[in-house]
Amino acid sequence: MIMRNCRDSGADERRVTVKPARFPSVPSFGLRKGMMQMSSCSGNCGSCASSGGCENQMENRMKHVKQAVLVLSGKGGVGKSTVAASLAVMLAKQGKKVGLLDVDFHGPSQPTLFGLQHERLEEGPNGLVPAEVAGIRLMSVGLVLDNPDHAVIWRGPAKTGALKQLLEETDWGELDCLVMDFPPGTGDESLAGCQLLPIPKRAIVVTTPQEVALADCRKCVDFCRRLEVPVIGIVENMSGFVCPDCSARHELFGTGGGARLAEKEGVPLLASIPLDPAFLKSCDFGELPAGLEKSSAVRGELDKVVRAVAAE
Ligand SMILES: Nc1ncnc2c1ncn2[C@@H]1O[C@H](COP(=O)(O)OP(=O)(O)OP(=O)(O)O)[C@@H](O)[C@H]1O
Repeated sequence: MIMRNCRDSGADERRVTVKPARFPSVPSFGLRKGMMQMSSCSGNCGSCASSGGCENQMENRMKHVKQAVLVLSGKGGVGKSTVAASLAVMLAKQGKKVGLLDVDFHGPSQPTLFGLQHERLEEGPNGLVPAEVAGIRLMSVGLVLDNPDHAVIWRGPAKTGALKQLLEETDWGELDCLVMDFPPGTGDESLAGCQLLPIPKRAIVVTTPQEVALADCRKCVDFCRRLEVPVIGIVENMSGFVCPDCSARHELFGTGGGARLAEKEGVPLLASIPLDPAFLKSCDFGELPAGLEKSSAVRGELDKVVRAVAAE
């Protein structure tokens, strides 16, 4: 087997294209930790000269966040971002203070779901100011990159560093719940999320009914178990499609997969969300909150997820 020299890969994290002014310490991932321990921390990161390099910064930010809900999946394209965004919006509708952090660095979808893909976030006196949309506070790497169309070419340590920065440097304020939308699989981002967060965290695993998705989601549940992150339950998405013309139900991706996975893993099946083309269209147009309003079938199932999350 020929080992490639990683310098030849062309994928060097020094090519990170985030704006330095907005995302100041991206190129120095992990270097500052431990070097600038504050002896007289006021807890006000915004006015602190060491902002971005302080041992206490994660704790200071996160002490105002009651809990995190990690939305995971073993497979891409199963609707994880859609479920995470919907969950955040619906929790906010119930009066909760909700943050939504898009941890999918290579394919951040959250700005698109809310029609914010052309927005750029500013830095305020107390850190990066998240976008306020549909009652939630949204942060995504897609909102701080110089050019959202450029590929993000980061290795694991860069991703861990970026996640740490987004958690530490975003002015989340007080939150009842931080919903985190992870990329598919159990790689660097999911691992870093589980290990970095100093607050109670639980996970939701999103799957579609077919075996190829279930097999990967099984690994996701195993991942949570090993990292001692309680799994609230499984969400089966794209679970059947009701034809808008003839009202016949079609099981496009098979049936009962989510229930089988839940039973096998001993966790609840929280919801079976149907595939709704009108909802998809709303999401594509950046109108997820309006799409949720219109699709009672999708909303009804997501409501079960909201109840499960709200139940401590
Ligand atoms: N219940 C649903 N009904 C209709 N369309 C849906 C539904 N759930 C998700 N979609 C659509 O499916 C596509 C994929 O969804 P989404 O981006 O949320 O998946 P994902 O798991 O986050 O993907 P990835 O992790 O690969 O980025 C999107 O176009 C989304 O609008």
